[in-house]
Amino acid sequence: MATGYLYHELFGWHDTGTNAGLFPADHRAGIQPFQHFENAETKRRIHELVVVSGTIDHLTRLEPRKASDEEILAVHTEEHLARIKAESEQPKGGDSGDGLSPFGPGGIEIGRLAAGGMIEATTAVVEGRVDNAYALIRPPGHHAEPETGRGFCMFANLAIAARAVRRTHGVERIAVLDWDVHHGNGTQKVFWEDPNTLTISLHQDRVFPPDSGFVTERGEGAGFGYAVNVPLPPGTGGGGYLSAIDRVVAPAIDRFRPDLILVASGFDANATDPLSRQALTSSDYRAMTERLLDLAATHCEGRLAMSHEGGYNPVYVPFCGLAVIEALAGVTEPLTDPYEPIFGGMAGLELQPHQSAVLDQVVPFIDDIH
Ligand SMILES: O=C(CCC1CCCC1)NO
Ligand SMILES: [Zn+2]
Repeated sequence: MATGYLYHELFGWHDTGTNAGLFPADHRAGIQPFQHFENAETKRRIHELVVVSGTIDHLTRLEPRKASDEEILAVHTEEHLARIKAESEQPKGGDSGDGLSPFGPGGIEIGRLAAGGMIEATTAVVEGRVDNAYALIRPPGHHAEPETGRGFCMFANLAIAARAVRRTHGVERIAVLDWDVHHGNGTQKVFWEDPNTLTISLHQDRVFPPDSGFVTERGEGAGFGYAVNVPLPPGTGGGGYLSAIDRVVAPAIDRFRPDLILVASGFDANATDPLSRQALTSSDYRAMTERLLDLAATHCEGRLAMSHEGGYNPVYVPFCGLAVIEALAGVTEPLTDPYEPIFGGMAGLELQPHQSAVLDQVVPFIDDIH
């Protein structure tokens, strides 16, 4: 099993400033300086754990490159790209579009490297140079919509990569699973009318964006039925997520028969995340990855590429990220997660009736996938 792995130190230099989590410090409002929730730490620490654990020796190192204007414009509007270019020229940088997504001077170059990194990882998988791949990139992408960045995202990295390999390699049917705890609104919007791109989002109900991700959001026109949303209640643990995979994701992908599977891989559904209320542990992420590997083996010769998204606890997210990468690489003696007994031992992590009720709503929609 050859697993591609893509990371670059520059991803740690994407500068989200000294916001106190989300907002600039402002003593009048009692907001003390700190650091933005989306900072370099979790990504850098995932990478360091991949290296220190020795997992890096099981991986094929891939190098990012900057996405071109043409590749970005396959998803985004000219206006969005022009605005990012202009703000990137400002002495202190700018924001990707919603006032919550700052970047430093020249920041567009790192945004290009993130999008180009996912293109490179996905292309390596499509060309068979590796069986699967993990692109540990930053800034994230799944909230970025064609006309704007949003939710810490500058460019829609995964969507840009999907369109790129469709153009360069004629990849037709692409299934996207988004297991970041927040709704994959950007990816969904890009492919809203596209029956050749199945987007499935597993997310905490109404966590962000607060106005999207409902079960009723199913696509439009020819794309109707090819957007699937599973808004899981707060507190959902491995039982709920693995049931969602088994009852919704796997049957949907079985019907769709993809040529490639992409994952928007955020770890903010972990049990300790500051920005959400789910309860996953590293073993749950490993189990989800193993299920995706089985689906990729069944439908598309194992072709599976993952694009890093959110995840904000620098202590625990590295163990979740490592578990996914170990599973992709088929590591037979994975590192023991010392926190698993604590976070995996909590009550209520099995599938709960109110979680199963959400799945009951979504399961019938799978019949509309052809
Ligand atoms: O991890 C994220 C960022 C979510 C935040 C964006 C603003 C408030 C919540 N998206 O996947
Ligand atoms: Zn997220």
